[in-house]
Amino acid sequence: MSSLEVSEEVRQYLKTPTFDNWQWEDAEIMVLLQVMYTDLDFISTFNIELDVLQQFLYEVYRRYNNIPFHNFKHCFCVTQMMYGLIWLIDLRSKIDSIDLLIMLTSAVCHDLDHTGYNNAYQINARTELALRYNDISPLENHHCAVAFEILEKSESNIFRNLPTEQYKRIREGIIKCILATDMTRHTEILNKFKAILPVFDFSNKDHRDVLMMIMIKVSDISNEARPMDVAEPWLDCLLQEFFNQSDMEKLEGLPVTPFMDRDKVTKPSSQTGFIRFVLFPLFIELANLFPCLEVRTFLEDLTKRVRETETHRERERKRERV
Ligand SMILES: Nc1nc2c(ncn2[C@@H]2O[C@@H]3COP(=O)(O)O[C@H]3[C@H]2O)c(=O)[nH]1
Ligand SMILES: [Zn+2]
Repeated sequence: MSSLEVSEEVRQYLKTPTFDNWQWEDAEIMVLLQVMYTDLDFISTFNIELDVLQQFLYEVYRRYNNIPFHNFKHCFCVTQMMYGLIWLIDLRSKIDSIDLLIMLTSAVCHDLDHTGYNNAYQINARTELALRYNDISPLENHHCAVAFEILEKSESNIFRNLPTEQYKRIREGIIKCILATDMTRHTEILNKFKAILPVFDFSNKDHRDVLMMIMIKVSDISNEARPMDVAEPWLDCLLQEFFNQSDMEKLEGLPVTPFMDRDKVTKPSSQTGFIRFVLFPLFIELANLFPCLEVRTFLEDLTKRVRETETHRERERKRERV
């Protein structure tokens, strides 16, 4: 399939947050990513050659690992949610294309070469990454460095036709966005966003920077905001990766991360707190800036999802008591 063969119907569907990733092979996903760059007019605006974009996407594909959750399909889902949100909130009318290019490319690159073991593991196990980055967001620093390794090669550098000043701005933006996906910075970033919300100004760079960080964070953890049949398999993938890590931690005598422990975690217990206290508050604040998110499915569906998981959790508790 080439991007020219993607029908108008699929192009429109790709712009919606209900898109089902499970229906597409990796080769097709690469084409869909290409469609996103085309339909946001990046190809013409930034003079990106098609073969360079294809090479870039292929290098990205190669550098995602075959692991249960943080794989190429996750990269696609995060990018597709970012793309869907951009259309839903009509961000094209509010900020420059260069910021949109930063946001989409950050999403594409945000988990490059993820090993399936989180920062806590990296630090406790004193891995090469923890040593290299002095325990400071080892994974996110690595994802970002791999992204710029790919962009260093002229044949996969989608920014190669841009003036140095623009390249610098894009590099600064991508680094900010990818480093913002470290969940240990969640409260810091959310509080920053809450503080500027009452006076939010799209022409203020600092404000836009925080918005871009919030958008990549929302996209990164948005599986549960998708239709149930899309979200469910993702939870299985996530728990599989979590359990692999906690098994390894037990084997190596390292501290076991409680929310990853197969002896302690169940699907409902894992989701209730996460949706209510992490995902929902993030969406609420974004909807404060873009009220269309409230009426358009997201918050309603999420509220339903919280209730469902809490009912499951309650049943589980009752069973535990008897
Ligand atoms: N419990 C739970 N955690 C999630 C879900 N989606 C994302 N996360 C967590 O949010 C984190 C975001 O950053 P990471 O990719 O490091 O790891 C991710 C998971 O730990 C989800 O649906 N449920
Ligand atoms: Zn991610």
